[in-house]
Amino acid sequence: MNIKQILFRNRCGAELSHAELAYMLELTDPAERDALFREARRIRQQNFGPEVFLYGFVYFSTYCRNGCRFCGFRSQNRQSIRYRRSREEILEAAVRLKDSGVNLLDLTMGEDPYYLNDGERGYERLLELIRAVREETGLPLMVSPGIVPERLLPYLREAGADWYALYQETHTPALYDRLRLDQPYQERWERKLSARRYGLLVEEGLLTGVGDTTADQIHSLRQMELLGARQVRTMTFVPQKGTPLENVQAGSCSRELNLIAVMRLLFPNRLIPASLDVEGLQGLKSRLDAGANVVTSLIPPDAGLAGVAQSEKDIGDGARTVQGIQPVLARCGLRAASSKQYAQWLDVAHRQDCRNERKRVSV
Ligand SMILES: C[S@@+](CC[C@H](N)C(=O)[O-])C[C@H]1O[C@@H](n2cnc3c(N)ncnc32)[C@H](O)[C@@H]1O
Ligand SMILES: C[C@H](CCN)[C@@H](N)C(=O)O
Ligand code: SF4
Repeated sequence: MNIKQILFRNRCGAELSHAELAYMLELTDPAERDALFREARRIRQQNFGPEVFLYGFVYFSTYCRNGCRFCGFRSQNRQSIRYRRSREEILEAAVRLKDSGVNLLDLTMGEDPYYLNDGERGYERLLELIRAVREETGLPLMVSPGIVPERLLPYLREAGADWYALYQETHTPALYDRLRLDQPYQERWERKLSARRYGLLVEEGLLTGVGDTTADQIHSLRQMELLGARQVRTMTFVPQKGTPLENVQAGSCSRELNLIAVMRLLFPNRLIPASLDVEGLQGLKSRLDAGANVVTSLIPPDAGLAGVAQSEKDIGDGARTVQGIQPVLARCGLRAASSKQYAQWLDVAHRQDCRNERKRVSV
């Protein structure tokens, strides 16, 4: 087996075997990896041209009721940057991001009871915030609120959300249970299937470098296919102070890059992020060169907003901004998509998902 043969078979439309996927994920030889990344870029070009989409990131509350072992914002951590931004602060950051040229805003929170407390006002605080951001900016929205009750999903859509992001991290239940403590695997998985039924596009994600094997990753890629996620991502685990995994040796990001490229081969027309939240600006080129077509985790400086895996890196000096990434895009031969281009992509995706759902229901 060699990379040329595998890429050739993939181009001919053959279904790649477990052994072939494993071969690509485990590649370390620079020339072979180069061939893989080149093919991933070719496929990206064929499907998206030179345009990449830009996502602004608004982590508006870092309070969380959960205790994920990998996450710096787990409830037990007293060393994390803990805040809940006001409505005005959130809207101001959203408008700044819009003015800077992002195509979408990702409204993210820890599972903050302030927003997820199903009291008298139900989930009105969360819904009102989504409506306000939508109204103020007119931008497409992704929401990443963690697990919400199924009956809230149609209201998220109605309030203006296009996307529901909820990452399984791994599709190996035993490993999942060690990472996302006290959060039933099946519930998380089914919430994404339901979200699709209510007209939300779904983003699925893998965390790598947390004890996941090649076989786990291949299983995940197959599950991602089943889910019909329109955006698929992977991020390398970054050890966080004050957490049970704080002393785990930070791994290299080379497996993440191989995964991005293999995702591009398997999912030619899905969106695949290059996150600034793992290695900051310095890691952007390698992720785009591996076939990613969305830049995520763009954060306005001085807005008092954190990243997740890299809560501070490159934020204060404006490197994680549309302006800050321009030189990298240029070096990669890429350019930022216009809002019109993103809206068109979104419109097609919504229609296709809607048709697929109808088919699913009728069989
Ligand atoms: C912080 S959560 C925000 C949304 C919501 N609280 C949830 O968990 O779904 C978003 C994602 O960040 C990623 N993440 C969290 N901690 C990380 C770390 N230490 N290294 C890399 N990625 C991390 C995980 O993939 C997680 O699903
Ligand atoms: C992990 C975050 C996304 C949550 N939907 C964000 N820091 C990112 O990298 O895009
Ligand atoms: S990953 Fe999300 S749910 Fe888990 S502790 Fe972090 S913020 Fe909370």
